[in-house]
Amino acid sequence: MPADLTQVLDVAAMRAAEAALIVGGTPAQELMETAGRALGEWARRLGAGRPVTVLCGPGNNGGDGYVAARHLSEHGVPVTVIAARAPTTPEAMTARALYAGAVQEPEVMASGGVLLDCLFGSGLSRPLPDDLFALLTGLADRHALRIAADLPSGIEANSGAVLNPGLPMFDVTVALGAWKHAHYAMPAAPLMGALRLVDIGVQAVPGAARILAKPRIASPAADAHKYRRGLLAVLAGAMPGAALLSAEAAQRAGAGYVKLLASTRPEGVAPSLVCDVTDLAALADPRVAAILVGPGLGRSTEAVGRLNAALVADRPVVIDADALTLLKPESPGTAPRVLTPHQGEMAALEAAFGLSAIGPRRARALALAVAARAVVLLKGPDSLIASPDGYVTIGPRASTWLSVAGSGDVLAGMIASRLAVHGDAHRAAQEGLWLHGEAARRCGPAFTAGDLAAATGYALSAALL
Ligand SMILES: NC(=O)C1=CN([C@@H]2O[C@H](COP(=O)(O)OP(=O)(O)OC[C@H]3O[C@@H](n4cnc5c(N)ncnc54)[C@H](OP(=O)(O)O)[C@@H]3O)[C@@H](O)[C@H]2O)[C@H](O)CC1
Ligand SMILES: [K+]
Repeated sequence: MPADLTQVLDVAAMRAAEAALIVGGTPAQELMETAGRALGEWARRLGAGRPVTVLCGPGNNGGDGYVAARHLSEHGVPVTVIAARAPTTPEAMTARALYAGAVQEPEVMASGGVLLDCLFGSGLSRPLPDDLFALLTGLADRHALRIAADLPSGIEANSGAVLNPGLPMFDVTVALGAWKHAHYAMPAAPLMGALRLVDIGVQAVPGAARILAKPRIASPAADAHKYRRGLLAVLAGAMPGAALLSAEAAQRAGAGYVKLLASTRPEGVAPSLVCDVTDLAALADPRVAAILVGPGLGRSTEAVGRLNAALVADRPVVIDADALTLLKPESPGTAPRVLTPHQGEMAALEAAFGLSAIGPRRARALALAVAARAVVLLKGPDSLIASPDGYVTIGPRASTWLSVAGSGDVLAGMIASRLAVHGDAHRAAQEGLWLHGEAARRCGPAFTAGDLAAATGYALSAALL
């Protein structure tokens, strides 16, 4: 069976998957050979022949390092191996024994081209002791290119916690066998540099989280018309500007018809955007395929009324921004729904639904998804999507320029547009999150939310079948 290279595993699942390979007939040593040689090849190519310093720890991460060092030596690359601690696992001991070159004691302070950090990987269980922290940072300061084996040492694999403040930034992290949550979770993610993954044959683990993949979006059918492509109703609120941003993005994300529901037409609305001043009465139109409520809604009693009107209409709905702070367990409606909280709105929802705010973000998002019978897109530099049936999708790192006012309004519009097209809340959240990242990538630096909304169509074009 081909390996699954989109899954994100916690340490226990990774170990179980490796054990399954071993039980299936692949010796642990062979796994280490496969991983270590691929690691060595990455170091050779990225280093372009420059000398490589391999820092080896006591576990199998270190074992990978000895294999990588042997691979580099075999290819004529100058290698210095530093054993920070003696190997303690059978595979690492064997790997060290097979490495014919000299192994330096940690007192040696090498410098030069490439540092390959094989100190610790997914087995790190506590902060680095001072001597190892000093060794790692000292070597990092002395090498032009820093490559982390599996994970930068000092990172907790499951949570992405940085166990030692002041860890070095890496240029490349070569994940071994499968992605770990730390590769995409804050605060570790920014330390990783470019991410690469080595296939050692790890099979799909049922229920594992997955990296968000580029969606496959179909163009409208030949007999399409605006209602068949999906009418989206965007509820304006106290501050219509946010809903206008959402509507602008939604008009370019696939929906056939986007209406702004407001009692009066806001100033400066583009002619292409219909504003239905019958307002909430328009929700009764059976042709409404999806609703977006929240951007600019406000938190007044009227806002609660508008939210409930949207929920009573019982259409697929995206609940965003202020509406998330008004949503209660007793709120009406059973239609498919997507919640798009940032961290603060998440805390408000957890309080409203009686959930704990403790634990990994993916566990919290899953708990809310079940409690609120909704797909939850928990936003942040490490956005993730949780579905009520237990699936977690990890958003790949996106442009840090998305930290701009209105970015969430645009995302909500993209998701709502996709929801209007097909009515699938989980798929709409995934498609919207991908479009948001792709639109930002296409905008380059320092874009406004208006630029981002305007780039939605170009992002969509990258996902078309
Ligand atoms: N078949 C396989 O398992 C493969 C594994 N791969 C590589 O292996 C690592 C995971 O290896 P593992 O040995 O589980 O973990 P580490 O190498 O990260 O190190 C664990 C050892 O380090 C000790 N430790 C943990 N924290 C500290 C600390 N703060 N200070 C000192 N020592 C520490 C730990 O001992 P303890 O019992 O004291 O916790 C272990 O001895 C994985 O990342 C991959 O690189 C292959 O890639 C694929 C096959
Ligand atoms: K490492």
